Amino acid sequence: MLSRVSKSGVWVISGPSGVGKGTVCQRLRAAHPEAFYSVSMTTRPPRPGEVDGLHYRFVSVEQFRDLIEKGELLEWAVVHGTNYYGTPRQAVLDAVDDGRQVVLEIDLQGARQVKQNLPEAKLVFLTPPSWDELVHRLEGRGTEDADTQQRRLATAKIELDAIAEADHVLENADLEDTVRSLVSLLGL
Ligand SMILES: Nc1ncnc2c1ncn2[C@@H]1O[C@H](COP(=O)(O)OP(=O)(O)OP(=O)(O)O)[C@@H](O)[C@H]1O
Ligand SMILES: Nc1nc2c(ncn2[C@@H]2O[C@H](COP(=O)(O)O)[C@@H](O)[C@H]2O)c(=O)[nH]1
Repeated sequence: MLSRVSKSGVWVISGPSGVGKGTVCQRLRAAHPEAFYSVSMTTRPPRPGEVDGLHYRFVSVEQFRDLIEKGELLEWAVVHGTNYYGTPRQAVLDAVDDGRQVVLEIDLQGARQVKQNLPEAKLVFLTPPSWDELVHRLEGRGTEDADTQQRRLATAKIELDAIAEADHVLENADLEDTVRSLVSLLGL
C-alpha cells in the first residue's frame, strides 16, 4: 500500500506508559505541523484539559465496536486491560497519499498490527533513562490512581521486554534531545 508513495513514511512511536510519548509528540507537532499526527479513538474518559478531536476522539464502547465492525480502524487494541484505543484508517491513508510523514503514538499491540498492514512503517521505541525514572514520571503526572499506575507499570515491563522489535530505540532522557533525534530520523 505504501510502495506507491515515495516521500511519505509511517512512524509508530511506542514505549512504556509514562516514558513521554505524548509530550514528545506534542513538541514535534508544535515544531512540525506539516507532518500528520493521527488522532486516536478511545473509550477512555477524557482527563482534565483533554479536548475531543485534538487529544483523542472520545467515543462510547458501542461506537468503538461499530468502527471495528465497519473496518474503519487501521489497528486497535484494549490497552492496559481496560479501554479500547484505535487509529482511524482513512485519515492515515489520505496523509500517506499526500506524501506526508505520518506519526502514530500507539501501544505495542497496535504497533504490531500497523507493521503487518503497512510493512514499510517504522517502529520507534522510546525508553526511560531508568525504571525508577519511569515510575517517577508516571506518578508525577498524577493522572491515574495507584491501581491504574500499577496496571500501566505491569504493561511497561512487557513492552520493555519487546524492545528488539523496534526499528529505532531512543532514550527519552532530555526532552529536547529526543525531539531533535526524532526530527532528524523523520527528515522533518
Ligand atoms: N524527557 C523528559 N524528562 C522528564 N520528564 C518528562 C520527559 N518527557 C516526559 N516527561 C514527563 O513525564 C510524564 C509522562 O509523560 P507523557 O504523558 O508524555 O507519557 P506517555 O508516554 O505519553 O504516557 P502514557 O502512555 O501513559 O500516555 C509527564 O509528566 C511529562 O511531563
Ligand atoms: N493501539 C493503540 N494504542 C493507542 C492509541 N492511542 C493511544 N494509544 C496508547 O494507549 C496508551 C494509553 O494512553 P493514555 O492516553 O490513556 O495514557 C498509550 O500507550 C498510548 O500510546 C491507538 O490509537 N491505538
